[in-house]
Amino acid sequence: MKITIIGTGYVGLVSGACFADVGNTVLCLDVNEEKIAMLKNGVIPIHEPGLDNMVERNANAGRLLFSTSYDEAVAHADCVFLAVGTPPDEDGSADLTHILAAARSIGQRIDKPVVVVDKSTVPVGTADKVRAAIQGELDKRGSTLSFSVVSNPEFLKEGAAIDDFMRPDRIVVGSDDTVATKLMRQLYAPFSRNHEKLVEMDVRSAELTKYAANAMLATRISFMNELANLAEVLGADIEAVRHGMGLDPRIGSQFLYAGMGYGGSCFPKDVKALVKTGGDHGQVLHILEATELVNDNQKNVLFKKLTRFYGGVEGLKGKTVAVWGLSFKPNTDDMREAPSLVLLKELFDAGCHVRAYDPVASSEALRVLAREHGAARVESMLTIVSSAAAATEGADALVLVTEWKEFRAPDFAGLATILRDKAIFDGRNIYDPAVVAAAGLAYEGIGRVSRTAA
Ligand SMILES: NC(=O)c1ccc[n+]([C@@H]2O[C@H](COP(=O)([O-])OP(=O)(O)OC[C@H]3O[C@@H](n4cnc5c(N)ncnc54)[C@H](O)[C@@H]3O)[C@@H](O)[C@H]2O)c1
Ligand SMILES: O=c1ccn([C@@H]2O[C@H](COP(=O)(O)OP(=O)(O)O[C@H]3O[C@H](CO)[C@@H](O)[C@H](O)[C@H]3O)[C@@H](O)[C@H]2O)c(=O)[nH]1
Repeated sequence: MKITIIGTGYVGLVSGACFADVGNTVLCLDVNEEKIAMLKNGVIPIHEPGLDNMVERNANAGRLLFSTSYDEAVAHADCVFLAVGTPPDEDGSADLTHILAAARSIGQRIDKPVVVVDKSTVPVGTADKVRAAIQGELDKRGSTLSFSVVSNPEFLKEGAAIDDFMRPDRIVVGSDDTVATKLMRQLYAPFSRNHEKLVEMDVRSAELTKYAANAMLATRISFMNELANLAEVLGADIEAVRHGMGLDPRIGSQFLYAGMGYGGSCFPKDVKALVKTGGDHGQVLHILEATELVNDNQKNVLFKKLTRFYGGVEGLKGKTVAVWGLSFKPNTDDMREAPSLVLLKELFDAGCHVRAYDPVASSEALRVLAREHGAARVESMLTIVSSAAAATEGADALVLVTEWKEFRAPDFAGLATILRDKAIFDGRNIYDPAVVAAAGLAYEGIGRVSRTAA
């Protein structure tokens, strides 16, 4: 089948590569000329494990094409996916500027019946707006062409995006057009071979399903973070509690990890957008408001622990803090809403110098931080280094922010000789407090009993 994907970001590029990998001919379009030029030269603009090989393989086979031309993109296919960004607007609602611009660009060009598939995360009712935007352009041209708009939200996770796309838990298709639904079944058949995973529903339910899933996962995380803070004052260990809870199959063990709060390009914006949708329809979503509040507070939790350890903010002044991990989660270079950004601002404001290392996100982090704080301030407060060991050189304390695999088993005894104040702050609970303390280091985790150096 011939497919066009509009928006070549984390979702668009992964979807395009995966659809091409099962034999379709996919054209990926983006308005960002630099991105498309990179892709045409075989350079992948994002870090996503396995994506470079898959893109190269399919581009070489002529099944994966890149373009900035809407003329070319719309002419290419009878099935056009929308995978552009839907960032939060100032009031928390999803900004539909890119979606509607893309819809108009399609409407201005189609000259045959087409199925437009919305893969971006959009509020309930957006498919109607997309339909109206396309129809408006057809009307201007006096065209009576028919077209369909289908909702097909995407559930992939960054860092595991290819696996998630190739082996989805479910494929949600919201459609009121049987021909379009049939086309979607055909397109997704290779990803749903042995078990029926495609769930058909109406368009509005499909749009809401995406927000419901993200809101539930975000709520689990905030629930655990709040419980972690309680466990800490009660002298309990949230890691033991998590294990004990998660073995109940009604609860399940996933997405119960306490930490520094959820980040990324989805949970924060999608929870906000759903709260806004509720408000717009006279329904206060109390649970989600609390989810967001708890998450905002949780992003400060490590700074509070550092402040306590040093006897107040004044005690932090002039300290050098090593930071391991900057991206919002491992295996990605994405810095959107990363908890590290909140911590780094607090450390800068307290007069600390930060030595940070991230396996892939350093340059993206520098770009974002320079935009937020100014390049000069960032240069004076932050040193980005190229290894975990280099980050701890000359540092007083170590903070683990992102649980990259390479941080899992450090030489604690060695760290005890390097870190001047002999302290580790573990924002993801990946270390055993007893092991850290036995090596002569103080340990602070999330929702765990603090340890002083043994
Ligand atoms: N990132 C994820 O893990 C993930 C997972 C599931 C769903 N989603 C949703 O998918 C959507 C895309 O997310 P993303 O992370 O891939 O975004 P992204 O910011 O990485 O990519 C979006 C791309 O769209 C392009 N674009 C913007 N306007 C355009 C236009 N008019 N025409 C063509 N291209 C245009 C941008 O240049 C950019 O390259 C969002 O709605 C997001 O909520 C994201
Ligand atoms: O137990 C957990 C699990 C995750 N997180 C944090 O939650 C955030 C989001 O993690 P994750 O869900 O793995 O990453 P995303 O790539 O943002 O994926 C989410 O958002 C996507 C965009 O909508 C959806 O498609 C995915 O299904 C959904 O998992 C990260 O900051 C994690 O550190 C925790 O704190 N504790």
